[in-house]
Amino acid sequence: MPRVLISDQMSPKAAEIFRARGIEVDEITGLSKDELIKIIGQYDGLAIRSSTKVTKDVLAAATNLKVVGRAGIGVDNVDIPAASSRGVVVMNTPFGNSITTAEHAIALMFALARQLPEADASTQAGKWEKNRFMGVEVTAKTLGLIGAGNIGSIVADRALGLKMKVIAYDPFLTPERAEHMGVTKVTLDELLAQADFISLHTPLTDSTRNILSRENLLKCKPGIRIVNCARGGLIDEAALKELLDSGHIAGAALDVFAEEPAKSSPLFGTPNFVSTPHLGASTDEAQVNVAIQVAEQLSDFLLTGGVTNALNMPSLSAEEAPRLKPYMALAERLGSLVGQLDKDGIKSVRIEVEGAAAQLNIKPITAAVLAGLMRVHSDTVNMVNAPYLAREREIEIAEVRHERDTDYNTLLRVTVHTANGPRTVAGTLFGMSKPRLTEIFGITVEADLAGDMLYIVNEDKPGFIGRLGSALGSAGVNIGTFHLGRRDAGGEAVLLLSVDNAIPDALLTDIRALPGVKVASALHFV
Ligand SMILES: NC(=O)c1ccc[n+]([C@@H]2O[C@H](COP(=O)([O-])OP(=O)(O)OC[C@H]3O[C@@H](n4cnc5c(N)ncnc54)[C@H](O)[C@@H]3O)[C@@H](O)[C@H]2O)c1
Ligand SMILES: O=C(O)CC[C@@H](O)C(=O)O
Repeated sequence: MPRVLISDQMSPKAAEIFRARGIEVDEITGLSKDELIKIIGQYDGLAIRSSTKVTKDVLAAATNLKVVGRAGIGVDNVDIPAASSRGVVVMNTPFGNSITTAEHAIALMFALARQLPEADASTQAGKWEKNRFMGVEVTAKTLGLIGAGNIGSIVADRALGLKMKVIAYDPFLTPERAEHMGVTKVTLDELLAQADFISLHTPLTDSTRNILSRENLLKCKPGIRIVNCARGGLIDEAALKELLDSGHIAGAALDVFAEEPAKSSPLFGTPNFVSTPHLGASTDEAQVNVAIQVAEQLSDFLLTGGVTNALNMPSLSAEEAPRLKPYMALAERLGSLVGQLDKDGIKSVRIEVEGAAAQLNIKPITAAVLAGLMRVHSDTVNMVNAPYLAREREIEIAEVRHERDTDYNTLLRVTVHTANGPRTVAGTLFGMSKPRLTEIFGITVEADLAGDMLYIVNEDKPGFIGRLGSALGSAGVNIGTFHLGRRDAGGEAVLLLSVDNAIPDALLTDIRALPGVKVASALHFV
């Protein structure tokens, strides 16, 4: 009989479901890291919320662990690469607490607009300070959403009901989806300049960390009010404190902090600052939802092998896996190539397979393209959740098998329609196992897609390669491989270089300034 440990406070429904399905379950909360390490080896499954940290060390001691289930959305307390490399599936429950968290954001917005916590404390202290607390209406004000996924779109819906104007900054949001949601898609700078209230709803990733930096906070309208129910680390807390003190920011409400539990913070006690201890998901309804979902998902997996909402596992049968693996590597790299070069407002993705590839199950190939394409926005995207995320974002997917003969034994072509038009890349497998690019944006270029690379579009004029080589050489960047393609002589040329180390930002700026350079981007493939 499989054994599951529930190591965070969870609705009793979870344990009930495990027992009803014949799974032995222990509920032990408040364990220290060492205590968890001591006992984790006994369990096949681990059900957690945000307190348990599933680190590399914990996973190393988890010799029997097959699955970790997060009763919630964010999995930043789980080392997913470490779990993947140990073959531990990580699942979350992506929707169970979305409404609850959106409602918390709206509640905090009102708390700021009407200074409710301070007014409450003053009234209960017997002060009756009727003239001290002057609020603002939210009606007709502009709410700026940073992140318009599940939770952001529910916040938008509620805010529209409150007669607010809603604008959103989210690179994944297509104009069509924005229109459907009744919000206006804007750039981050436009959002900062226009919003009266800002609410954050992105995961914490490299692209969102410190998104409300000091510089960006200063770009906000004076009198801005800010709500964060997403993750600590999205806002510069020190700058927030200074700008609240100076009055540039009229109010801020944080449910989440860079360091949690936040037992002390320079922000505590600041006028117009409101905080809650990561309560975004804390309602009876949400906790029952996520407990039921996590217990069902873990039970299914442990008893039948069924996989739902996994963040690190492709859904593949044992027979198909070895045959599809190199295709999925190629597909992911082609998706990643387009995603890294143009991620703005993806509308549709067309995946075409020719030759040997046309005989395969195309679904995992599509999932791998989407995972590569969208992983630039969130490191929790993988082949399992990428197709779902694409559907959510109303990205149209087309899969086409061509029976025609091709120049290659097998060919995969990916066309992504973004705000900037269609972008096509294609690739093949060398020796039926090694992914290789064959075409980029209409230009034939053969190249491996691996490690750190540099992509350049330039005018095809003599002397350019020498200037580029000197720029790289003087910055100490060694070229590994060099691939060149062009539309026609003297026209537009494309260069793809593999380099031995990542291209520093300053070098990229210098390369962009070289005569004839139209585009220069640093790429990275895992
Ligand atoms: N406070 C809480 O208790 C609580 C509860 C639930 C979820 N959360 C957090 O809320 C966050 C959002 O959850 P969700 O379910 O809406 O996730 P989601 O994946 O549905 O939406 C996230 C959105 O952020 C967008 N995004 C990614 N990078 C971006 C960037 N650089 N700039 C702007 N937008 C970007 C994505 O395109 C996506 O639309 C998660 O981090 C989650 O952990 C907190
Ligand atoms: O479990 C919680 O209380 C918080 C959950 C929340 O942070 C999430 O990401 O789902």
